[in-house]
Amino acid sequence: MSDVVGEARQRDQRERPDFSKNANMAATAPAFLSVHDIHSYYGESYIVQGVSFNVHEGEILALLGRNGAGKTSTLRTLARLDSPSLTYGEIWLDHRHLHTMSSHEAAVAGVVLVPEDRRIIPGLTVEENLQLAQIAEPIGWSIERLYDLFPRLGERRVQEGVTLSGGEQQMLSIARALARDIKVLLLDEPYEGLAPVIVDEIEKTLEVIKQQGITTILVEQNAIRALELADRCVILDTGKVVFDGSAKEVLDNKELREEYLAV
Ligand SMILES: Nc1ncnc2c1ncn2[C@@H]1O[C@H](COP(=O)(O)OP(=O)(O)OP(=O)(O)O)[C@@H](O)[C@H]1O
Repeated sequence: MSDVVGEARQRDQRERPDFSKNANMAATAPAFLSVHDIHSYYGESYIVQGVSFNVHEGEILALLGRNGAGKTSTLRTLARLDSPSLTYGEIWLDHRHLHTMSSHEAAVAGVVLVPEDRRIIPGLTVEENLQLAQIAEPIGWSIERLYDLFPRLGERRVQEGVTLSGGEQQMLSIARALARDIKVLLLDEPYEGLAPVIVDEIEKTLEVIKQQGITTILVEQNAIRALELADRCVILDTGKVVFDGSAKEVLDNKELREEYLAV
């Protein structure tokens, strides 16, 4: 396996595009979440091939790239899910080794993934979904505070979670994550299939979450909306970082956007 990693790293050095030069600088800066040279694979294929970036406390990082660039795989690696397997590299969360943790330990340490399919639990009301999330300690926001953040959920507290609209289910998924004491929120395509007005509401809540010092890594196909919200942006291409810099820089760089984001 180490030969495969070695070859992947050599390829990395040969093929790394110019836009990635900022990534090397970022890797040495002190940060809250520090991802260094991670390699993860499914079966025989390395999908995440030497990804490094840093995120600071309370920052919103847009993790962007074309279809199949490795965004979801990177989020899953950060959440310490078994698949893809992390074989090389380090992930530090506030001076702790995240790369040696299980997904359960990572969640207890405060790194929680809200997956694209939202995973609302059938047969449970909105409130029961939130109560269930609070069984897993350490407990985060109170349920009343979550209803303040998402008034639509408060109005539907006795409704079965799976009967909510797509946007409301997305809000419930985010609320469930906050019901735990989280430090890093990993969001996989939260705007998928939602009306712009609902995306507006979710963005407002992400601003409130940011003000509480929670770090968000946002994977999103709607690159422009993600960039308008984010402080910083990392762009992946074939499992490698090709840009690491400010979100504004990407909004201002049409050539970069067209090449790697097709917008
Ligand atoms: N469970 C799996 N087994 C094997 N290959 C996988 C698995 N999941 C993803 N892949 C492959 O890994 C590559 C990266 O997938 P990933 O979902 O991380 O990309 P992405 O950037 O999130 O793409 P998208 O924007 O389309 O969701 C793709 O080529 C995909 O086919």
